[in-house]
Amino acid sequence: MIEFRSVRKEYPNGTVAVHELSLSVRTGTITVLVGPSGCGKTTLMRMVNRMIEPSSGTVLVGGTDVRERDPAELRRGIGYVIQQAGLFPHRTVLDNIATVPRLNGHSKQEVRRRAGELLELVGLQPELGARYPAQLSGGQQQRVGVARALAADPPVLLMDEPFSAVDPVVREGLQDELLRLQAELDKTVLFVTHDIDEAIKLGEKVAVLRQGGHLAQYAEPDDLLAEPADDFVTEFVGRDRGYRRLSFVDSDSLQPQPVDTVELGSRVDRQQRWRLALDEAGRPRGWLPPETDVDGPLDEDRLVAGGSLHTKGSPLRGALDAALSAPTGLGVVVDDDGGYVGVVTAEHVLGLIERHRRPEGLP
Ligand SMILES: Nc1ncnc2c1ncn2[C@@H]1O[C@H](COP(=O)(O)OP(=O)(O)OP(=O)(O)O)[C@@H](O)[C@H]1O
Repeated sequence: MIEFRSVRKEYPNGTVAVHELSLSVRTGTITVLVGPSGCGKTTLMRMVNRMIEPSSGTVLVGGTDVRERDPAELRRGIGYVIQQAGLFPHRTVLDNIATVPRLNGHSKQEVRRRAGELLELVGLQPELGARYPAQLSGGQQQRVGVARALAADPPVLLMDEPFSAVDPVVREGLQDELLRLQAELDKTVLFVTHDIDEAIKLGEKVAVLRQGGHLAQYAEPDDLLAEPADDFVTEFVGRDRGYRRLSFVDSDSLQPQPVDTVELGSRVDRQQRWRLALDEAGRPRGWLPPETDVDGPLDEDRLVAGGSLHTKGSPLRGALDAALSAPTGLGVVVDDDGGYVGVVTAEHVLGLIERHRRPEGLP
């Protein structure tokens, strides 16, 4: 869908921002360009919608050389989201979203209806449509930026550090939202970030660039962590890459074991072992320590907070974390509705990891 063929960009002052780079981005996937500041990510991205022209080489979108396309017409098929959302400050949220469809000649009524749908799609309440950008939080503004880029339903979306101006918690929410949207919309997304964790979370493929616009590695996130191509990539992906790789190992073979449970609100006797307390819906609420005297029905004050919960079937990293963070060393596994399934030990999880890691033929 997007292809860079031997693309090079040298600015008039002699800076080589992109050095003879070839890369193809698969249709319907999120591809991330990641690298340190100044390595040419933005330059590369802007060549797709002709905001920057290459010094040599070719950029193709949908099989056509972008130089053969009229820039304005080309950009109508390419949504563009930037840091700080870049919204028009004197237009309401709805009018911001409606800008491109209006330019494309749709009726005012139709465009407003569509803008309302898009607000909902990006997780914003309809009331926010009447506000001005300054009356929204940073995260809400970013969502509006995404809605605006999606308004003309472009097959391609360029996102240049769209989430870097918001705090880490909001940022994670926006990333999850993008993944959810992408599962629904199947756009071809080219996403720029300098944050390797963001790249690994979002990208089906990740292109690591280094200074001078060189492509250091282009791989799926799991491969990037498992086999960094050189010292630069190793350094860039960071020290705990082995641990982070667990995000890609599924936990289907994990076999949770039963543990003693007690129900909140019920009468419990004194015992010498830890028990897991569940609410009436069967969801874990914490651990009841050994030798606890409970007078009357069991309430939450008696419990020690549990560790993180591992949802059955999600990556093994969560199972290990659940075991390591639990006061009992037993990681609690829940189903999709949060209901208790069983417990796992770190040892059990590590055993599975070991099996996954070991190359064929080794004892
Ligand atoms: N208009 C310009 N004229 C001259 N040099 C430029 C111009 N735009 C960018 N550069 C230089 O080109 C190189 C690549 O810049 P670019 O913005 O593409 O990098 P980046 O990886 O997106 O960086 P950042 O993460 O800091 O945004 C940098 O050295 C930058 O200073």
